[in-house]
Amino acid sequence: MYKRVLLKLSGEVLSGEAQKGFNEEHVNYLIREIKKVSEYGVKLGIVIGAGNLFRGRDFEGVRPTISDQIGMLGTVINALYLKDRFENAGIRTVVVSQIVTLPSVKLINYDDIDLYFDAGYIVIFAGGTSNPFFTTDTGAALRAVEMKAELLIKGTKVSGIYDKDPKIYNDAVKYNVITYDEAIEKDLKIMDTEAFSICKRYQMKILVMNFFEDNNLLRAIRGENVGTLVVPSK
Ligand SMILES: Nc1ncnc2c1ncn2[C@@H]1O[C@H](COP(=O)(O)OP(=O)(O)OP(=O)(O)O)[C@@H](O)[C@H]1O
Ligand SMILES: O=c1ccn([C@@H]2O[C@H](COP(=O)(O)O)[C@@H](O)[C@H]2O)c(=O)[nH]1
Repeated sequence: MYKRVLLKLSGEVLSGEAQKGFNEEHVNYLIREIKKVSEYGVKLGIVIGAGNLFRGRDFEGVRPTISDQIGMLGTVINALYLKDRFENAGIRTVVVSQIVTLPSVKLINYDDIDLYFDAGYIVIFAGGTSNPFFTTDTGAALRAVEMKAELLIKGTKVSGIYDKDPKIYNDAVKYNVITYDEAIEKDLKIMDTEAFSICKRYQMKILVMNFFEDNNLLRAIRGENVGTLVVPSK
């Protein structure tokens, strides 16, 4: 069983696929899945995207430097929303970020991360990388390395990494295991090249799996065979 995990969730986990906002059924499902793993004492960091609110590329005619900042703020909105929902469900949660000063958001301080984990908190890292021109996948890779995670799980709407986008191609074939080099060379767009590169440099294992399948998160953390694992070599 993995004891220290960074979970990256697409914003659409909160809204449902191709939807916007917060969907009660999806949020309750997310809470149930997180509760299952928090009960095992897993030290869990979460990076949440903002596809349910704003993606930088959604704003036509707005400079990327500005629209990306709007996108990053969306991740803070999601993080605060989750903090409240988690805490109502009895899951102790702290939100950390470098992009905003707000009463319920703490500044990221590496020395404090272990204190939060030891006190039984889930840590939500909000604000992506803190820089425009990136995505929360890259933010997740950085935070996974920073929190010394054993595994970065990307919880998404597809069952793993395929040889091409399975939402577009019916004949896409899924990998069980793939190396960072293969993922980068084949330009498999499930994650940014930047995210794969950071994970490669620090040998951070990645697991891509369908978050919408019951118990998948728990199974992934138990080391069971779900999704696609990205490793240094096969
Ligand atoms: N080779 C591939 N294997 C699997 N999925 C792929 C591949 N290429 C592209 N995809 C697509 O990557 C997408 C991954 O979505 P992801 O969970 O990262 O959502 P996002 O849009 O980045 O997040 P957010 O909703 O927070 O903005 C899926 O929609 C999937 O169809
Ligand atoms: O490091 C980052 C992370 C995110 N952004 C902007 O936020 C949105 C939402 O993130 P998703 O990963 O797409 O869910 C993204 O589209 C960017 O516009 C950023 O600028 N820098």
